[in-house]
Amino acid sequence: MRPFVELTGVSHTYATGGTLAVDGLDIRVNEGEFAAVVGPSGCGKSTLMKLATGLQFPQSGAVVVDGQEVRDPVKIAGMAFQAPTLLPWRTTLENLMLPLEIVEPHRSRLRRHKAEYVAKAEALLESVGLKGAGSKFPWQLSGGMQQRASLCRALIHEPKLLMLDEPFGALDAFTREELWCVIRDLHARMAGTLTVILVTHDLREAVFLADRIFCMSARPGKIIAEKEVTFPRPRDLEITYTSEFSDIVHDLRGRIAEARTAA
Ligand SMILES: Nc1ncnc2c1ncn2[C@@H]1O[C@H](COP(=O)(O)OP(=O)(O)OP(=O)(O)O)[C@@H](O)[C@H]1O
Repeated sequence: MRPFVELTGVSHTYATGGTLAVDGLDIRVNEGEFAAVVGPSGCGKSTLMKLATGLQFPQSGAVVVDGQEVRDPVKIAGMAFQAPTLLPWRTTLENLMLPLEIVEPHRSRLRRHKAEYVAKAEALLESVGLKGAGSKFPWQLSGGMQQRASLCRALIHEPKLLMLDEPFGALDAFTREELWCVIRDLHARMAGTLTVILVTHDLREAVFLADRIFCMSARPGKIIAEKEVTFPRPRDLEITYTSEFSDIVHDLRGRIAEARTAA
C-alpha cells in the first residue's frame, strides 16, 4: 500500500499566542486506510488535521498528501467536525451542494449538470438513512440527522481523503454507535479509494472503526504509539463487548494516562 498522508518531522507554532502545538510529528497513513488519532486534550490533534489539509503550514518538516507536498488547502479532502455547521437558511440538499459550488471540476459543471448532482446528493442522503430529508432545513432535523447530513456534505465531491474531527462527540451513545456503522459502511463501499483520518477522544470509537490508531503525547504533540487493529471487516457492534476489544481500549487508555502525567 502506498502512503497517502505523510507528515515527517513536523513542528508547528501558532503565530497567535506562540503556542508550540506539535513538535517532531511523524505520521504515515496508507491509501484506503482508516486511521484514528487519540491523545490527551490539547495535545495537537486538530492541529494535525489542519496541517494535513493545508489550513496551517508547519515551520519545519514535510506534509505530503497523495504524493504532493501540501502548499494550499487540500482539495481532495472532505471534512466533518463536532458541530455539523450546516447553514440554517439552506435546505439540507442545498447544504450538501455547497462544496460543489466551490471545488472544481464540479463548480464549472454544476449549472449544466444540476439534475445529476441532485440525484447524487439524494442517493448519499438515502445511504445514511436520510431519504427524503433533503427539502428540510437543518433546524428541522435532530442532532444525529444533522451530523449524518454533514457527513454527506463532506463526501459529495468524492474526496479521496475524509477528515473527521470529533464528529460524534456531541451525540448520545446510541446515536453515536449508529453513526459508527454509517461511517463503517461508507468506508467499505469506497473500498480502498477513501482514506479516513478520525480524531476522537472516544477510544471505543477508535478501536471499532480504525485499521491503525496513533496515540499522541501531551502538547507539544508527537506520536508516542501506533497500534494496528486487526479485527476482520465488516465489524459488528458485538465486537465491542469482546475481551480482545477491551484489551486494546485499556492499553490505549493506559498510554494516554501516562502521556498526561508525563506532561
Ligand atoms: N488557531 C489557533 N491559534 C492559536 N493557538 C491555537 C490555535 N489552534 C490551536 N491552538 C493551540 O494549540 C494547541 C493544540 O490545540 P489543538 O486544537 O490542536 O489540540 P487538540 O488535541 O485537538 O485539543 P482537544 O483534544 O481539546 O480538542 C492548544 O494549546 C491550542 O490552544
